[in-house]
Amino acid sequence: MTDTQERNPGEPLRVGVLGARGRMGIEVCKAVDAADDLELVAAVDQGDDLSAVSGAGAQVVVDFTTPDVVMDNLRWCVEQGISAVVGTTGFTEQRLEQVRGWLAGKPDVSMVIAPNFGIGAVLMMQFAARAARYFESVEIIEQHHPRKLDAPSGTATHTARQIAQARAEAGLGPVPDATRDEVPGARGADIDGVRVHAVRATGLVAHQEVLFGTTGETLTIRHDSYDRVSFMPGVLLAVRAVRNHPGLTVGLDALLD
Ligand SMILES: NC(=O)C1=CN([C@@H]2O[C@H](COP(=O)(O)OP(=O)(O)OC[C@H]3O[C@@H](n4cnc5c(N)ncnc54)[C@H](OP(=O)(O)O)[C@@H]3O)[C@@H](O)[C@H]2O)C=CC1
Ligand SMILES: O=C(O)C1=N[C@H](C(=O)O)C[C@H](O)C1
Repeated sequence: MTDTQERNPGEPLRVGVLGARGRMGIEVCKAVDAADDLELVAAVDQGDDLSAVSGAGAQVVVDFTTPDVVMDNLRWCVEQGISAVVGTTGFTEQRLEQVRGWLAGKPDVSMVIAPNFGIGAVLMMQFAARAARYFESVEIIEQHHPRKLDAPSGTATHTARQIAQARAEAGLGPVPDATRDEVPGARGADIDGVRVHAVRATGLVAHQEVLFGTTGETLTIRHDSYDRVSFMPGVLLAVRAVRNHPGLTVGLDALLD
C-alpha cells in the first residue's frame, strides 16, 4: 500500500468506478454508495479523465468497461498503485499473463478478475467442473441480452476451460460428435474441445446451462441472473478483499469461505 492509499481504521474504503454509466457501472455505483464501509469517490466513463480517480485518492477501482479498453485501464491502475476489481470480459490466458507481469513489479497492488460475480454462477461453474469427469458429452448454452458485445460470454469461456481441464485430468478423450457437412456455426464455438452456443434475445439478462450426457442419462446445471443486482454481493466482496490477496486472483472462488 502506498502512503496516499493508506486506509485509516474506521474510514471508508475509497472506490472509483470505470464504466460508471454502463449497465453494470450504474449498479456498482449504487451498491458502493449504499455500503457504509465504502465511499464512491470517482465515477468515470468513456471520454472522462482517468485522473479523476487518482485525484480523488481511490484505493480500489472497479472496472466494468469493454474488452477493448480494459487492458489500458488496468495498466494505468498498476502505474498509479491502485488495486482493481474487474468484471469486464475478454481475458485470454495471454492477457492474464500480461497483468501478472505488471503486478510482479508492484507488490502493493493487487487485482481480482472474475468472469462472473454472481454467487450462483460461481457455484454453477464449480459444479460443472466437478461433474465433468463423469460424462462423455458436454455442451454449454449461454443466453444473454442482445446488447452484449462479446460472444461467447466470459462465463461460458471460463466454464469451458475448467471443464476441459477436468476432462484432461480424468483422461477423457474428445467429446463424441459424428456431425458431417455442417452449416458453419451450427455446432457453436469450440473452446478447448467444448461446444459453446450463444443465444441473444430481448428480455434475457444473463443465463447459462451446462448439459452433460452419458449412457442413459443427462445432467443439466443451470444458472439465471434475472437482475444485475445479482452481481453486487460478489463485487462488494471483492472490493473489500482485493487488497488482502496479493497479485492476481482469477475468479471469485478464492474469496469465498
Ligand atoms: N463479471 C461479471 O459478473 C459481469 C461482467 N460483465 C461484463 O462487464 C462488461 C460491461 O458490461 P455492461 O455494463 O453490460 O456494458 P455497457 O456497455 O453497458 O457498459 C460499459 C461502459 O463502459 C464505458 N466505457 C467504454 N470505454 C471506456 C473507457 N475507456 N473508460 C471508461 N468507461 C468506458 C461505455 O461507454 P460507451 O457506451 O460510451 O462506449 C459504457 O458506458 C462486459 O464485458 C460484460 O461482459 C457484465 C455483467 C456481469
Ligand atoms: O455482458 C453481460 O451481461 C454479462 N457478462 C459476463 C459474461 O460475459 O460472462 C457475466 C454475465 O454473464 C453477464
